[in-house]
Amino acid sequence: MGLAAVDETLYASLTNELPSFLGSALLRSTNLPSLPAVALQVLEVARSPKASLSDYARVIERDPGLTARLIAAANSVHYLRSAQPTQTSLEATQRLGLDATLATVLSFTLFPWPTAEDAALQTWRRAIVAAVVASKLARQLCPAKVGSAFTLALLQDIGILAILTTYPDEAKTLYAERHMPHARLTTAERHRFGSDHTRVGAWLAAKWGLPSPIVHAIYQSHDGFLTDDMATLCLRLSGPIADAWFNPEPSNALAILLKQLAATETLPMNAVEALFHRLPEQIDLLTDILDLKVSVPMDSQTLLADAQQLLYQHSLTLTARLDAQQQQLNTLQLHNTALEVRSRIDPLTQLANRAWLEQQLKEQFSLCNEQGRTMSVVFIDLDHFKALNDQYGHQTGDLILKRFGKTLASLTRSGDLAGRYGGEEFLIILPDETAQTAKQLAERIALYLNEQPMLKIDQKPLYVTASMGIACLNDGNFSNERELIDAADQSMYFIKRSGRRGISVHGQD
Ligand SMILES: Nc1nc2c(ncn2[C@@H]2O[C@H](COP(=O)(O)OP(=O)(O)OP(=O)(O)O)[C@@H](O)[C@H]2O)c(=O)[nH]1
Repeated sequence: MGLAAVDETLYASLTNELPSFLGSALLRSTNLPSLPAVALQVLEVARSPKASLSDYARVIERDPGLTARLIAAANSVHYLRSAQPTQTSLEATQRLGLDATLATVLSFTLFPWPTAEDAALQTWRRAIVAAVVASKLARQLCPAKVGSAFTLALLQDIGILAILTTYPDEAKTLYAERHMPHARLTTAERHRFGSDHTRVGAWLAAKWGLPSPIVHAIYQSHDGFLTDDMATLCLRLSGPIADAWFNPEPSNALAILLKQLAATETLPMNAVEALFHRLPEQIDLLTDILDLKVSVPMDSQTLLADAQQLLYQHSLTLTARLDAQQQQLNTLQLHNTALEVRSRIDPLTQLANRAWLEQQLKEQFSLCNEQGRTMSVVFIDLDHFKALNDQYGHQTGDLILKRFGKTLASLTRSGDLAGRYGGEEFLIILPDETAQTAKQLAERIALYLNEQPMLKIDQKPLYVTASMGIACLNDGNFSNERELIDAADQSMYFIKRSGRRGISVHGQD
């Protein structure tokens, strides 16, 4: 739970309230143990391949330790993002998703000391009845807060579980007196440990990063009934009502409680009375849950081992799934790279296409300008191409363009970029080259075209010629890359007008 988005100020002030010996002893028992019976149910759900998030939520919300754990995980910095903090098990499972829920609940711990289990069972039964009572009351008094009223009541006594885990023997004696009123319990705890379970519970909740309303509610869970906040009232009523229910004579105890409550003027007695009348049937519905107390036909070691095994299997499946996803991602990335490359290439000549040429030219132009470097461009237009097409057919024309593309690729260096600008026009971008070195390249191209036929038709060599124009950044006052290309284009036209087949350099025409 170290990842929880802890409210440091709240945590620090609650830590200050605990005697230091208690604080450091509690720090050693990090997880609240679950009852073996609940653990067994968790395992059952985890084994079922069809288990849904609400199946998990239903089991988890029967256990204060697991509920606190899950809400803390869902509110950890990893999952919280900008969302509201979760307040109930169902919200927490929905935020975490199936995998993280499973991993969280399967790492439950159990009471290492069986002697403490009785007292824990008692606390747990009170917590669950209080939770049901709080949610029933909330349904009438503040229907929007039914879920959080349930969780608050369930968690109100987590301090007892923490004390039991930390001081099993002493706590067992302290909590052995079954029907000691809860108010007296806090006095006895303060006497023995210098603090009580409301302080310890609130401190734990703050330490785990549970939302601060939950921390405050636990802290004040045993305060009086004078409050305007209906959810708080539901929580504070839930404990005494649960206590009355567990009294050997519930009807009497409830009647006495009702009488006491009637004296408190602010209480909505209608709602409380209505609940009292229906309480027996409500609690009857809980029998299946409360039956969890029947002894588990397994020892704790086996349960833990089972959970570890399931957790291990789960992480294996998870790893396999992650591997598969990674593979898909790699394929997708390769596919994207291939698509990206393809989007820059002219399919006929396999040189850069016009869009890529223009983008690169723009980048190089501003880079060279910024860094005080030079660059040149060579604009090439094949001569009499229409006539070639007309005489030998379009397909032959294509083949010539393809061969010429290969020629350019073989004559340029790796830092240069040769591309097809359109039709039978080509452009070469030459970073760091002056007009003079650009001209040397143009001359090499011209020489190649002179010497090498592009094709042989009926054994007869077919030569092509080109008109080329060169412009260099150093040789003009070019304010953008377009002006540089235009200058090279104009030089090329100068050659066309002068009879074709030749090279012209801007500024030297
Ligand atoms: N085979 C083929 N021909 C193309 C392609 N793209 C453009 N052309 C042809 O290239 C010819 C260009 O004609 P013009 O612009 O008149 O130029 P030219 O005939 O080369 O004459 P000059 O440039 O003045 O020497 C047109 O007939 C276009 O159809 C192509 O991808 N394949």
